[in-house]
Amino acid sequence: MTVPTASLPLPPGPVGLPLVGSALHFIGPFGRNPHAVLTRLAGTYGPVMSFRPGMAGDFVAVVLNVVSGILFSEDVVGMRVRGGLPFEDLVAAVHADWSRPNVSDAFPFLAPLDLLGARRRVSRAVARLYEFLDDEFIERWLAGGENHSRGDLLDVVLARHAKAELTRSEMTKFFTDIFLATSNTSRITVEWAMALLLKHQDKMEKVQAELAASLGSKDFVEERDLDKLPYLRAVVKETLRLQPPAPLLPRMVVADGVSLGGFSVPTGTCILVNLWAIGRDPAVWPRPEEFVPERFLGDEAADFRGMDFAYKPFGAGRRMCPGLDFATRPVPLLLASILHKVEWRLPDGMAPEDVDLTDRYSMVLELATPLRAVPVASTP
Ligand code: HEM
Repeated sequence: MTVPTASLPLPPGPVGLPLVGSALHFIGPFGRNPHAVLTRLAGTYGPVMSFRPGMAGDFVAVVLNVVSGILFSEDVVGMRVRGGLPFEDLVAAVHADWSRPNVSDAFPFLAPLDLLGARRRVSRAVARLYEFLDDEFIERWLAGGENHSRGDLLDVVLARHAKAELTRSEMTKFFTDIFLATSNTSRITVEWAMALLLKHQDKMEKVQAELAASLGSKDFVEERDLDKLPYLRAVVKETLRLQPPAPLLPRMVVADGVSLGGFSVPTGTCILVNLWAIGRDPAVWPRPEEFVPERFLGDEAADFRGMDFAYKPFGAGRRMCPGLDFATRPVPLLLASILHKVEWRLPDGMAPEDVDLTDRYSMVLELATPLRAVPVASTP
């Protein structure tokens, strides 16, 4: 909203110290969970608050194959990039370097110096990924001169290239972005869903009963089966409410005269929208801390699309996740595939209540304790 803001106060917030600003709130045990620190501070300062950061403003492989199946109708896992590294290790290396804490997180003015070399390492790894996709898929199909028609995304992109609507470099960048944006978000959503289901065995039984009733003796789940699995899709939605992979959405204020909740927000401010807190707001969600997929059943239930601002795990507005349609198919498909005809047990001696649902802020919101579960083929 743009209105005259000269008379409005700035939002309240914790007092910032010179140089470090409010960074002290984000170090120590809370530093690993900025979404939770922000939620706690909002309890003191209200829903619109300010703080000064420093001086300036083993599902991965499956996910990668599901994605490469949609993109290229081929599996990428096990393929080697230049230098002999397996493809999946290269993607993991990019994510690991990206999410490693960096001194410039607390002191952004040091970012251009790249003191820990993280930016250089990430750039090199992304360049290798780009090179691999270009050689392995784009070059192969362009040089082969064959007609690629397998009903995948590569078909669509090559057709647009043939009409000079996309350059070769744009095609490769597009596929590089998709691998980087998909692998972690989709993988962690499935991991959280499994952790929540293993902790809430009654919900696990409901999902498996739905799979058995809808798919019967069919061995593999297909995308078209998803329409018959409303409870499973509700499990994914409830998982994204409780544990949105990207819990904090940044927005820069680039014009004067912006106000929010009755406070003036100066140009240059970075606004963080806390999706994690919104998804657990007791004013909107009954029993907000509980895992209740049933709340997403029925016509009136919240959805990713539309104007329901209480439920936005894919963000909103112009910067909203462009992969929404892409993500909302593979994630339930992957979850259904690992649950159908497979019974999952906790390791020996572990009870459902022992499943640790503590989260840890990284590039995506990770489980603080990695999930361990044992698959057992269920008896027909
Ligand atoms: C469960 C899966 C996913 C979730 C929860 C998710 C969530 C998000 C969120 C919250 C944002 C920031 C939106 C905003 O600032 O308003 C985002 C951005 C983005 N997502 Fe996703 N995403 C998922 C999967 C994907 C997939 C599969 C793709 C690609 C096919 C993708 C591509 C992107 C891209 C390119 C951006 C940056 C958009 C921009 O900055 O303009 N995402 N995603």
